[in-house]
Amino acid sequence: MTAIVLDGKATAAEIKDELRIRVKALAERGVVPGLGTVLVGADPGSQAYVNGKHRDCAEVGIASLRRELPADATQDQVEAVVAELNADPACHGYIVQLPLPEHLDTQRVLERIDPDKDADGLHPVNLGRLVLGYAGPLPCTPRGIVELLRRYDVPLRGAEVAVVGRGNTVGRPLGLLLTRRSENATVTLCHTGTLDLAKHTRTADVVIVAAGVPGLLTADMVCSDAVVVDVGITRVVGADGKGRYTGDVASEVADVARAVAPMPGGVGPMTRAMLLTNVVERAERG
Ligand SMILES: Nc1nc(=O)c2c([nH]1)NC[C@@H]1CN(c3ccc(C(=O)N[C@@H](CCC(=O)O)C(=O)O)cc3)C=[N+]21
Repeated sequence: MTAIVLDGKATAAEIKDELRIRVKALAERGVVPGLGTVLVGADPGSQAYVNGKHRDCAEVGIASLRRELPADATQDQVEAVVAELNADPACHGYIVQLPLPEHLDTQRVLERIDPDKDADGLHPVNLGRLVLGYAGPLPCTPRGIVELLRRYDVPLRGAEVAVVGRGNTVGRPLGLLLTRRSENATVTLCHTGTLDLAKHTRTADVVIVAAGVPGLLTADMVCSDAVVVDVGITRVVGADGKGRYTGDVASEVADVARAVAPMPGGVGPMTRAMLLTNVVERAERG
């Protein structure tokens, strides 16, 4: 492995140090930022993510508002919790942990979140603001990726960026973020229907893979000065029968590329740091 590691864990720790100072300044004005989480059901993965978010909050001095509902909660019950958090002045932002159980209408729940309390930055109003270039909370994973590249001085201005994946949480909003005038990258948005994926990734200065296909990006698909960001998380069962998470980037890519943001330890911690950032920014606006 010869590639430089874009260390998301260390960078997120740096961002949390900066946030701690901003939270202290808010406290002097009598403001304690509050992050809410809504968890429906007891999926162990979702529970672990939500626990992680509350741990992050505690580290930075953000208050946690935790709402948990049983797996068989009705649409009305979930929407009532959303209405409660919308009305609670102690809650500056919150997320509804996804996926929701099958019987619930996810879109209806998410559309009921107050867009100004949308810590995920994924409400239709906020995705619309992103399209139009208006201010608003930014989606955490795309923002975390741009922030990681910025802090490692990876040039984006005029650079060719291949984004692989067009999902609503990563690929599509990431394309919008990178093509803002402030970033000014040239983006090719590839996906599972792209006929010759390697043609696009091989000529890119930066390759960001968020397709959810383990090992999709192989060493022959990148050039030697490429910066590669792995955003995939797929649960796989290993030969030992144990479950683990794997990314979209094959490990040999690190022998070819100039730099790699690995999974784990890359984008995941940055996503969490951006969630905290969205909440602190909202609290600072008052
Ligand atoms: N409303 C909503 N918002 C989300 O942001 C959201 C969601 N629902 N549902 C699930 C996905 C997944 N997600 C992750 C965030 C951080 C790591 C992360 O920090 N991962 C560590 C590894 C952690 C470990 O190994 O346990 C890493 O990559 O280094 C992973 C996954 C947020 N999600």
